[in-house]
Amino acid sequence: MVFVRTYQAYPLSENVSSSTIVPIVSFIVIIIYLLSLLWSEVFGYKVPVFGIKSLWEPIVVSNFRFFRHAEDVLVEGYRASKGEIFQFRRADTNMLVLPPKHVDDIRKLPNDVASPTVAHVHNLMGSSTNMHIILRSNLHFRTLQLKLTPNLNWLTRPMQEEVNFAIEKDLTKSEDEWVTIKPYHTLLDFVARVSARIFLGKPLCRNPEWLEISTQFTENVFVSLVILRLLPMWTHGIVSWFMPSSYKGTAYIRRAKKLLVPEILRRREKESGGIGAEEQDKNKQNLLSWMMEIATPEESDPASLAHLEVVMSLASIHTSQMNAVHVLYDLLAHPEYLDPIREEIRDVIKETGPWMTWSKSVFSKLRKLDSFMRESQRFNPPTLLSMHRVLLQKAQLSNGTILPKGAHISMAVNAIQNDPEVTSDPEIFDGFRFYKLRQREGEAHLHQFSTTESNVLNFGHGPNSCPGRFFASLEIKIILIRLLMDFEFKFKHENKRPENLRAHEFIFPNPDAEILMRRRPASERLEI
Ligand code: HEM
Repeated sequence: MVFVRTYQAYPLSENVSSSTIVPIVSFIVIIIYLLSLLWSEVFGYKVPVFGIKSLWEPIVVSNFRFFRHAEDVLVEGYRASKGEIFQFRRADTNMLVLPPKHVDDIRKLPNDVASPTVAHVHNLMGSSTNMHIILRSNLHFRTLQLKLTPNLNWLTRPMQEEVNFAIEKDLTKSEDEWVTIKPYHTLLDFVARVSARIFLGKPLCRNPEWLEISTQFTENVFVSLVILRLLPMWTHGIVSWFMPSSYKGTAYIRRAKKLLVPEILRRREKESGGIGAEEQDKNKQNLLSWMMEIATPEESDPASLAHLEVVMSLASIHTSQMNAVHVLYDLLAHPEYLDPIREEIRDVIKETGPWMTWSKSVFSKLRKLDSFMRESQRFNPPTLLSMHRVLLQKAQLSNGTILPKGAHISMAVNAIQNDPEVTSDPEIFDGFRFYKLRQREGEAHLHQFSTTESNVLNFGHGPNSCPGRFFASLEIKIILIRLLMDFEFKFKHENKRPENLRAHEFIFPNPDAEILMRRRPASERLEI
């Protein structure tokens, strides 16, 4: 509106017609653009650029190439650079990709020198997607490390109960008739329910509004970031205004606050009223109560705690759900693994007792399932890049290389883990690859789904690696074991694994893919 009025109030002079303005403006834009390319050529990183056809190619073109063909760009860069740093162009940054020899250098850098959080916020287009809250405090990270992971041993039971509930509610009871499901959606519902039980406790975990917020916020953030990443940074503020995903995301945060703030105040009041003993009952403990317990006074604002709960859902639900969907698809694509995995589950029941009595340590006996999950993740990583850091100060690597302040660095996880020097015959899907490695002398505790290694970076590596990975491993196993023991599955179309979808560095299972399922006979099912 303002532009229209200004235009009308100051009409163009008669000498400068609109037909002369257009070429002048175009000329200025081209000159500015060429100067910016020249600037980045002279002052930019002196390492090879991949994913471009020429140095003068508009960034919008190379950015779009990365959006479509990220894997090709990264694999080409990784192979051609032979252990040295390379870069590629995204609309938001020229990203430096470091070789695995620098993993130790990066993991040792303190967060005030190389920040993972600033990098995550940047990657998730934080200021347009409500993710910037994690810059204010690391309460979410501490709560997972100090509270959730140490309590996993007894959290198995509530997680199993929630899976039982979801199965009874949502899945077929027929042993004869095959019914169609979309695993992406079914497993999203399961993971959201199990996570909600641990994040909020009962009865709030079954609140349909929370289940919607905790899944749909993430979907909207991803839609926003996939679109925004295609556009120059300076347009993001304006474009966000017109993107339904952007204001839907903000609305979900508002709804979460409306739902959770009264709950937080109610819990506080109970505590101050001396009913703390009830809260001491560990069955009443959950992520929200733990966050409230360890938050500093500055971190205790109820609205911020509610916002962090949503952020935690973003970090946890789709990551675990996509992993579970990939494992299910890979099991159907390689059905020869199903019997040994089911047999392993039955053996553990014989050895340690019924399913509903399993504590976390019992799950570590499922080495074949664990190995299969890790191999499935190797073939279907959630992202091709990991160990993102933004340099808040310049830093020196062990070979003397200086990384300048402001650089955004990362590692090409998938290119690394599929390098034949890291994984033998990487193109072969060997579901028991890691099971076999663990049988080697001294390696029994290595190569697990949740173990990070200097060349297996799907959860990062070092002090900033994913603090939720032990929970994720347990959650995925609890859901899959019930599904595999109680149901049969088969692909619906051409007995073929549905193709994954790709956008930028992200890989997703196809949300619309369908499979068929029916219940196994009672004698084969788990005893509940
Ligand atoms: C298969 C599932 C998952 C995958 C593949 C995954 C992967 C990752 C990766 C790659 C990072 C970044 C590590 C780095 O910076 O070096 C990360 C960070 C993180 N993850 Fe996970 N994750 C998963 C599940 C979870 C779950 C279940 C939770 C919560 C219960 C969680 C919470 C977090 C948090 C809070 C961070 C740190 C964010 C920050 O720096 O503020 N993740 N995860």
